[in-house]
Amino acid sequence: MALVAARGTLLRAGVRLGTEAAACGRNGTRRSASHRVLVEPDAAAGIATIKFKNPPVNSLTLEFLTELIICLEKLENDKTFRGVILTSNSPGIFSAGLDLREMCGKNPAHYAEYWRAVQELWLKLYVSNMILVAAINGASPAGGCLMSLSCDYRVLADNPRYKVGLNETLLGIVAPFWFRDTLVNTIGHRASERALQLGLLFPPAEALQVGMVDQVVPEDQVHSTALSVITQWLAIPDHARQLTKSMMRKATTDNLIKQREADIQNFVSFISRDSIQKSLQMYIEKLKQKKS
Ligand SMILES: CC/C=C\C/C=C\C/C=C\C=C\CC(=O)SCCNC(=O)CCNC(=O)[C@H](O)C(C)(C)COP(=O)(O)OP(=O)(O)OC[C@H]1O[C@@H](n2cnc3c(N)ncnc32)[C@H](O)[C@@H]1OP(=O)(O)O
Repeated sequence: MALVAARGTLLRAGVRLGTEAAACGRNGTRRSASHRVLVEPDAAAGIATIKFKNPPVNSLTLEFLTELIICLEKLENDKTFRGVILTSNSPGIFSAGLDLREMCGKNPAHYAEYWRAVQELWLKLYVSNMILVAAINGASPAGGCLMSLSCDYRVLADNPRYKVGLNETLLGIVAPFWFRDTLVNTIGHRASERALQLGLLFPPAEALQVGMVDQVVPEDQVHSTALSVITQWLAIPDHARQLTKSMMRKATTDNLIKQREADIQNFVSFISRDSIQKSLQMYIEKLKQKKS
């Protein structure tokens, strides 16, 4: 059902599925038919590396989200792959989070379609049967941070510019309950309360201290560390690990699933408010001015 909806979006976006689907092939060679999601499969190891390639900042546009969802679904259904590393093809930026332009100046139907895709990506990541490790090789605010929080393990490159956190309040918006739940499940209630209200973006040492990431390593060791973590996790029998993961996380995803339509309606009415649109426009303007 979700895959069908995602494919509908891709087709509307003019993407040819025949070639896109090949992006998640099993061969040891790199396949990159997808525009925005590169997949480097290592079938012998049972691991695939997904690299985000949506310049300039890997923001989660509807097309990028859709390609990621389809890619994850294909890997999930291919029993060759038991582990996935998520990383950026452009070191310096892991992901700038939700694409601000998808949430600005569009119509309610667009906002609803967009939010459904955001929900879908989170659901795919959070209760994936695969072992997911985020190799965070760049800045990762808001939705970018949510993607890494949805993995099983996070390795962050030791660079003071690579901040991670849910900074929604700084944009005048509110992280939805399932962003909050994902954070609370990772760093606990009190730390989340402070981080969410203040929209904190943590540099590596602080991110490690508060538990937003599991390891901070030199930049050139992020991928190799992620690989060695995934290798350790692969030693655990899949069925036991998967059931345990489900036991820990399913209540959180069920909570969204049972109120998914209401959550979409909340988002659409919240984001359509004039005051919120103004805040987002001002934030986009501030990003532009930062450059000049
Ligand atoms: C009651 C509640 C009910 C329901 C819930 C309601 C609402 C919840 C709604 C939404 C939740 C949203 C979560 C999000 O993810 S919001 C997005 C937050 N993201 C950010 O704040 C990141 C902003 N970007 C940056 O901080 C920086 O760009 C950077 C650190 C990622 C990279 O810095 P650089 O200096 O390398 O690059 P820039 O020059 O700043 O940017 C280049 C280029 O990219 C544009 N851009 C940056 N971020 C975004 C983005 N997120 N979306 C779209 N575009 C982005 C930036 O404007 C520049 O564009 P131009 O070249 O000027 O055109």
